[in-house]
Amino acid sequence: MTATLVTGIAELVTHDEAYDGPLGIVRDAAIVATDGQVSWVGPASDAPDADRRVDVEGRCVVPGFVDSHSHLVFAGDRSAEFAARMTGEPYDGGGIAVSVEATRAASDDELRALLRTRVAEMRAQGTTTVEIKSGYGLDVAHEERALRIAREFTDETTFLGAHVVPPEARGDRSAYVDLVVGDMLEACKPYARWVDVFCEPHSPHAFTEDEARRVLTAGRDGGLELRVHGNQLGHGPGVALAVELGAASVDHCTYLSDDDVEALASSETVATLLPGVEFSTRSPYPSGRRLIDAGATVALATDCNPGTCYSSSIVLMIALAVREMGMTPEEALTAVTLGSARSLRRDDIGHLRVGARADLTVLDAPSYLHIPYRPGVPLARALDL
Ligand SMILES: N=CN[C@@H](CCC(=O)O)C(=O)O
Ligand SMILES: [Zn+2]
Repeated sequence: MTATLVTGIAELVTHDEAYDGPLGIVRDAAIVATDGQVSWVGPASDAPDADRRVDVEGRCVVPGFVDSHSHLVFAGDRSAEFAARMTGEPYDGGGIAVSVEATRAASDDELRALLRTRVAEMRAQGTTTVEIKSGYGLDVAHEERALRIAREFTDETTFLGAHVVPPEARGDRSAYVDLVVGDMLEACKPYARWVDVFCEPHSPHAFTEDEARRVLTAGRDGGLELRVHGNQLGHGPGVALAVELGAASVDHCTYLSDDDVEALASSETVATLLPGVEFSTRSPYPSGRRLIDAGATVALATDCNPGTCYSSSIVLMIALAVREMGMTPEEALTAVTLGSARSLRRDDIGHLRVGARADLTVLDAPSYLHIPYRPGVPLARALDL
């Protein structure tokens, strides 16, 4: 057993109700990590002895960020599509085919190297858990490969064969859905924890409510847990379907009716907001305030992907949620820690109570308030213990 004592913490965010305010803050704090788990938390003056010491010299420490929505397994470049959107082109999911072509053409080692770089980029910005989806393979072999490689980096892998109908299958959508719920699911499920679907009647490339229901129920029957891309491009059935089927999370939630908000508030389904997508597609931001006031659980994630948001920065998402979505700094920080952990049905991450995984993120600042206060400044990094 090796115990590491972290000292010099000006402000420690624990999410432990025994401590101060909505974030459970301990000031002038210390924390002990023993074999990867938090074994002691409290004021530095009471800290026990340990084998090793790390002094963070007056910085703030928060739970490692949980990025519960990303599409990191891709090759190719769509920066021109982004530039076109900034001058008025709408997003409809059609560009996904460009990433599919480049991803299929990449070797395993190329994809692995790209993924390694992206996961490291996240960690260097404070993210200690990441969910990674497939969805740029869209045939049996390439979806299976994407998940197999993603599994080398995280247990939170999501089968997204139902991202869009690939170009070669456009003549026969129902044959493609048959493939997704048949051979593709069979090949992918050994490497996936979750199944997801882009349920979006406003995109000709994505899936209808009935198609999405088929994909989700087949995934569930195959032992996977459910997540949904819903209500991104307009009002639609995604949120209601996610709640009806007991999905852990419905992500985007850009356009919500009162019924959607009420359904989320009276369910266990987390509303995962992805403000980087609104930023990078010039779309209206949904109101986090409305969801929180109604009683829904809100998570925030990057959705890091080559189309709608090529940012790996959770701190940017916090700043956008505070500036554009009516959330307080406390709510936004909670949404990238406890909220996103809940969307992954995990209780060992997203907080720093005794027994949690010792995932610590340190800020080059005395307080968590500096995250939205200093946008664009690289304040956060995961602490290597
Ligand atoms: N909207 C669906 N899928 C991704 C975007 C994928 C892409 O455009 O490459 C998203 O979550 O925004
Ligand atoms: Zn997504």
